[in-house]
Amino acid sequence: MNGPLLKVENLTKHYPLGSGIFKKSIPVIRAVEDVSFSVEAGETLCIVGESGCGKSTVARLLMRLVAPTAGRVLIDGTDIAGLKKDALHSWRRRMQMVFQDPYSSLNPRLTAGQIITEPVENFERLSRKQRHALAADLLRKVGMSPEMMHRLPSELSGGQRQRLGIARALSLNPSVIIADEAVSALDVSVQAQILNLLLDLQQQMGIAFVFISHDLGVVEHIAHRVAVMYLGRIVELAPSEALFAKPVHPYTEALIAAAPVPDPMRVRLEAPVEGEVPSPINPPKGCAFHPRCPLAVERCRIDVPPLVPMADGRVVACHVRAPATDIPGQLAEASGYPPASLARFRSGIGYPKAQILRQVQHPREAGD
Ligand SMILES: Nc1ncnc2c1ncn2[C@@H]1O[C@H](COP(=O)(O)OP(=O)(O)OP(=O)(O)O)[C@@H](O)[C@H]1O
Repeated sequence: MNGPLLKVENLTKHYPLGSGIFKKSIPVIRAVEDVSFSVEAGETLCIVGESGCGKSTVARLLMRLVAPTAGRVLIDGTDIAGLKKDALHSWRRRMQMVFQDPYSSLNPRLTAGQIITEPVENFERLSRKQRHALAADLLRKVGMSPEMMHRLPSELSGGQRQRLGIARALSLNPSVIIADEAVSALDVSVQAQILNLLLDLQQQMGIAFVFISHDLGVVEHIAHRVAVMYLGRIVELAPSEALFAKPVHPYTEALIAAAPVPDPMRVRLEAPVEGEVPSPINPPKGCAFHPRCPLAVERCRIDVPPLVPMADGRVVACHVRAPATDIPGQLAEASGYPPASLARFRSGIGYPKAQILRQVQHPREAGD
């Protein structure tokens, strides 16, 4: 296999507000705007950001539960956004979803065994014996006793129900699991058990996770890389350690500063920024964060900042902290550029390549 397992290119979702003959004049909610990233097998990419920034819409677009306005979602190089119904059905088994609220996402009338074998039975007929063996195996995989297969969801605890949701997602041997706030509804101790289960499964099966969460404590625990979203766009995408040690985008800095600090030895960052997230119907011109940004300069009010690669392998969209005009300089000084991040840059991992190449080739046109 060449290239990343999951690649998302320039994904965009606009929800029209109402309908009409003159479609161009209908206002739209810009839920997701030009989002690009990629995920390798066995990697966990976390998507974080305040409520309404577009995290769940990205998850729904990845699963093709909603159609994109623009952009592509590729698994092993195949664009699932362009597939017709039948082809999409079989590609879907490569990607499964675990939801926030296991109770409402599980059919209350089916037993645990029926719930977790149902996805497989959508693809192939199973004998009673096969169904029983599959259910027992999946329950063991998620740390539950096979005897639980006869129970209804109402007879299970919250943690057991979430394990069931994970077993169901695992039943089709997916390459990617999208977990949307998968542990947010659970008690802290149960959260830790479920997160450890996910990490174990990832190690055993090489599953890639796209993990959506507003809880930075959880994210720091499990992420290999983190994408920070603000008003539909990725503003920073960085290896987890680098992001938490030294956030570059002022919004990332504010998010981390606002998060509870579990480690008393860790110094709190400056006070988080004030104000509300602006409306996605009429987002601010230029950088959408500029009205709340303590560093904003004139350019931030005019141009949307492009995602610019930094020397430590992250990309940042900020005119002040990551000026786009630095790119040609950075590339010219390739010897000073860490080989790993240069390779990532060349392979386009995490970067909207076309946009960056445009910047490199025509810095005046694209950047200034
Ligand atoms: N089906 C829809 N129709 C219209 N607007 C929508 C729809 N789904 C989401 N939106 C809007 O798109 C924006 C992004 O929503 P989304 O649920 O993706 O954000 P989120 O970051 O997941 O928020 P939360 O953490 O609160 O779930 C919001 O302004 C939301 O109101």
